[in-house]
Amino acid sequence: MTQTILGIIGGSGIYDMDGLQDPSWVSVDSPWGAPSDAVLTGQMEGVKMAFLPRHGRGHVHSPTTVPYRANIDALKRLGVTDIISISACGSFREEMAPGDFVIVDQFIDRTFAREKSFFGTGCVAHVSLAHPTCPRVSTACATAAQAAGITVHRGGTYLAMEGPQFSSVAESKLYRSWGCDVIGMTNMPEAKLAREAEICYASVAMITDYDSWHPDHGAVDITAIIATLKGNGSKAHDLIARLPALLGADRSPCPHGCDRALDHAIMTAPDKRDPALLARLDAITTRVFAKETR
Ligand SMILES: CSC[C@H]1O[C@H](OP(=O)(O)O)[C@H](O)[C@@H]1O
Ligand SMILES: Nc1ncnc2[nH]cnc12
Repeated sequence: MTQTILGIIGGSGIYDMDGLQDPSWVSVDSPWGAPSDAVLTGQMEGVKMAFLPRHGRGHVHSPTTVPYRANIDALKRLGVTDIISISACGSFREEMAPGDFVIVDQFIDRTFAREKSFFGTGCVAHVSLAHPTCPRVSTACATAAQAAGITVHRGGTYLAMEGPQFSSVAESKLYRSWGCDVIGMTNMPEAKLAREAEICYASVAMITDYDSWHPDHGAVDITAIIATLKGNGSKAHDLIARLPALLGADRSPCPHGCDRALDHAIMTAPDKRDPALLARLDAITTRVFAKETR
């Protein structure tokens, strides 16, 4: 049994977290560069929490320049066991309306200008991403959303686009034809890196608009998005406040294996591994390498 530490990654419009006991902004050094911001640590109902604003306070980082590897590595160094990612998104479905939340369970990654792995030359690893989100943490998010009176859709495919511009009408219609439900710019490579770091990951997408496909809603309008985000922000805080009671302070191994994702994933022979890369991977690979040497 280990101790739960809930990591909350706040997206657009969510730069702070209320309701923490003993709140403290802590700077975390990472060999992957500077994280988006310091991390707000504290406790809620006896559960340790670590909140990181994805774009930094003041919204400094664009979706392309968010330091995804440094962010996940920093949360790993703080001992985070479960990440709840909160994001704004557009909707491809009439019935998924602005103000609704979607508990995302699949992704299509169309980003192309980001580092997507901790691994590479000198230490190659291939983790499974068939089920990129953790059902246990996703269920807790859905339960918390319902209890908070939020209209929540359980399951949905998130198209991750590079941005920062929004989609054209043709792109929006194409993604709809692929069966995507929502669109955003940040959950990839975040979810991939969380899996490599053996941290359970759940994605709560807050719908702010109908993207560009909807004949009655015209183009995506950032002013309207910000207005919807203001309403969504308090709903998101209400959802987060219910998670400690649902997930608990004591944590058993993940029934879906998220916390053992690196078992059998590392391909590079021990004598061929690059010591410089291994040094950067110290937080990510502590568990799996301890097992290898036993
Ligand atoms: C404010 S609209 C576009 C912006 O909002 C989303 O950010 P996040 O996922 O961090 O909530 C979207 O991905 C874009 O970065
Ligand atoms: N329509 C949209 N496309 C991409 N990211 C978004 N974030 C919020 N709305 C979005």
